[in-house]
Amino acid sequence: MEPTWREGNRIQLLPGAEHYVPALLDALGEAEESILFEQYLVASGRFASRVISALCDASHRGVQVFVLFDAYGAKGLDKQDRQRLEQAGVVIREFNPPLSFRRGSIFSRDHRKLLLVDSKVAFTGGFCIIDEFLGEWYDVVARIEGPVVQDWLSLFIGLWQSQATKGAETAPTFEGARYSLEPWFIGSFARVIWGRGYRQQAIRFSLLQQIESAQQTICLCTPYFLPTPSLKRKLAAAAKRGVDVQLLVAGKGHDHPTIFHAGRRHYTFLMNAGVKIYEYSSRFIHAKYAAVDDWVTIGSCNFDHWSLRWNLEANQEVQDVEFADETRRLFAQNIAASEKIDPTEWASRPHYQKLKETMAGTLTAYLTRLR
Ligand SMILES: O=P(O)(O)OC[C@H](O)CO
Repeated sequence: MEPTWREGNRIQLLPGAEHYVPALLDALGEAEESILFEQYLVASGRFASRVISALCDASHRGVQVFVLFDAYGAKGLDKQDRQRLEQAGVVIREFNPPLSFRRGSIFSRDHRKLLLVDSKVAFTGGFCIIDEFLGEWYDVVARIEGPVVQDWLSLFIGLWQSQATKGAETAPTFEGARYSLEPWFIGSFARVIWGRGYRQQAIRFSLLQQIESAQQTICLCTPYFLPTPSLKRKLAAAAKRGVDVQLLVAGKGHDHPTIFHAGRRHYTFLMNAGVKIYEYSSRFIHAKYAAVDDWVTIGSCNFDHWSLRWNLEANQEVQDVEFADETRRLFAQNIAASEKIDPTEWASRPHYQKLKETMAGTLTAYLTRLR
């Protein structure tokens, strides 16, 4: 399967728990035939309980429910919750569980976040199923309808059937495209794009290509800013040729302070080239999206070394003037809740802060080179 652009999709941004959680629970509650749910980080708690109840209810009313968890990411899901799912008839598989380490690195994780309902609607973005995502952290999801949903379906089924996943032997009884690949709406041009460590770097290459050919604006939001050298160089080059380049990263409440400080090492280089940098300051931002002129990408990929080296990632790309404008409006709202890094003040930051950046940078550089 190759990433393929498809016409006639309807894509809607769902920013924050207040928009995403009701949409998620409504979709699960309205499912009639099938639910396919793929998730990296899941832990027992209030959010997981609500999702598990909705999955169990769906299964009880005859909906086929297939859940694919990353074995490491879902280790916080307790036995009772797993039993609840299994007893309700939910079929569970896990990606790269401990005893299959020989098949690949223990660092190889299924980082994708995907929900498919009745093969008609898909959701992807940064949301995971832990309580922080009920509002303490901020994230964004895309709700997708149209022929491109069939590619999400194929992506899920491909991984479900692969040897990298273990668990229940039952498989979805449908394969790939169930509905027309012709346009469903007068709507967006879109494609699903995915990555798997170094083996498949399509998400990164696509982003780099867009940055390289950008004419007017680049808005990039990522919580974990550990850019590859090529991403950093291309952002700087775009700013130098007059493109308005804005970078939004997590600031307040960062869940990985080492990554926060390591990411800050790149600010001087980027700001010298003219890149505007914002740190989200109202709470922790976990969203992963970018708008470059009329092109948008949103999904699981952090655009960082970690995603590039080890993870399975999947994003929705959209080529649409109106959707790109909507995404930029969201970006503008997000930077309104952020602190802009002032280049002059940044240059005179305290030495201990620079030391933290150097130490964190050295550690993350070591970790990102592990194989
Ligand atoms: O790997 P991500 O981007 O889904 O983020 C997960 C959380 O940061 C775990 O602390």
